Amino acid sequence: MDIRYEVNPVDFKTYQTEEVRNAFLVETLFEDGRVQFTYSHYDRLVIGGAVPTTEPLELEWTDVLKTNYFLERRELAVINIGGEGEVTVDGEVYSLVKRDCLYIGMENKQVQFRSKDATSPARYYLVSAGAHRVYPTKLLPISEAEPNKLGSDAESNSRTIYKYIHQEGIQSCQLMVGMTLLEPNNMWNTMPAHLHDRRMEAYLYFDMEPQTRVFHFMGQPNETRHLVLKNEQAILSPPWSIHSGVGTSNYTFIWAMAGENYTFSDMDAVPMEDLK
Ligand SMILES: O=C(O)C(=O)C[C@H](O)C(=O)CO
Ligand SMILES: [Zn+2]
Repeated sequence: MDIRYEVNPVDFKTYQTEEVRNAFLVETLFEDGRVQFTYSHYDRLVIGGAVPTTEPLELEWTDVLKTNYFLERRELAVINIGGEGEVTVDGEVYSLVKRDCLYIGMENKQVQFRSKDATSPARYYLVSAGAHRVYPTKLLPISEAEPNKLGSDAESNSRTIYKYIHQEGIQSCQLMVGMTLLEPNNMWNTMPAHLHDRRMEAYLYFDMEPQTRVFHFMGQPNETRHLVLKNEQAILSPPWSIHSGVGTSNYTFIWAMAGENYTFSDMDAVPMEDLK
């Protein structure tokens, strides 16, 4: 059971590398034939991974959540970052290719994950937050998602953002989820950096070669620290922290937020002069 408690920014200033990694880095989410989760006490966000091979996998974690079923008081985003697969939600079957996103609303009792081909299994990234009402379960195939181009080659941050779950997209209680793809030869994400003290955020970095690394920066703007991440590792970003990264090559990441408001554009830009 991987539970991560909150850290306050004053204590964070004294953290050594291992303490930073233990508190904020999620090293293993995707293993063949398993569903696994990390529970963050920041806004009670749960992130997880499911990699079904020959057998389907079930969404279950009642021993930790102490509810009758996972989605009794929660909502869930499922993004496939692997081979083609199917997700069954209370008998309804949804097909997901790589980068498709499925939102599953509160009160769905049975969720099953399958791969079409066990030799190239689906890899489902799971993000769940507390919910207070039912929103409809909805699939957004990547082919129908709207790309937003950001950044420039001169700043090494040419990238495309797809928003899946947000105010003008799939509706949810708290979850806001999207994906950002860096163009080849572009390595920086979310620089200039920002804060949103109203919401925490989780980043899953993927589509990286085995030797590629991302240096992820976190902390209050005047007290930053870095973590070094490999492919398919995630970071939990507290509301008081910047969340920005630079890779040794380009990469893709899924960002997911939960918290006070539901406004993607609610970001406080951090002036470059303030970064230390
Ligand atoms: O590339 C980016 O910049 C991002 O994707 C930023 C995230 O969307 C984010 O931090 C939203 O708050
Ligand atoms: Zn952010």
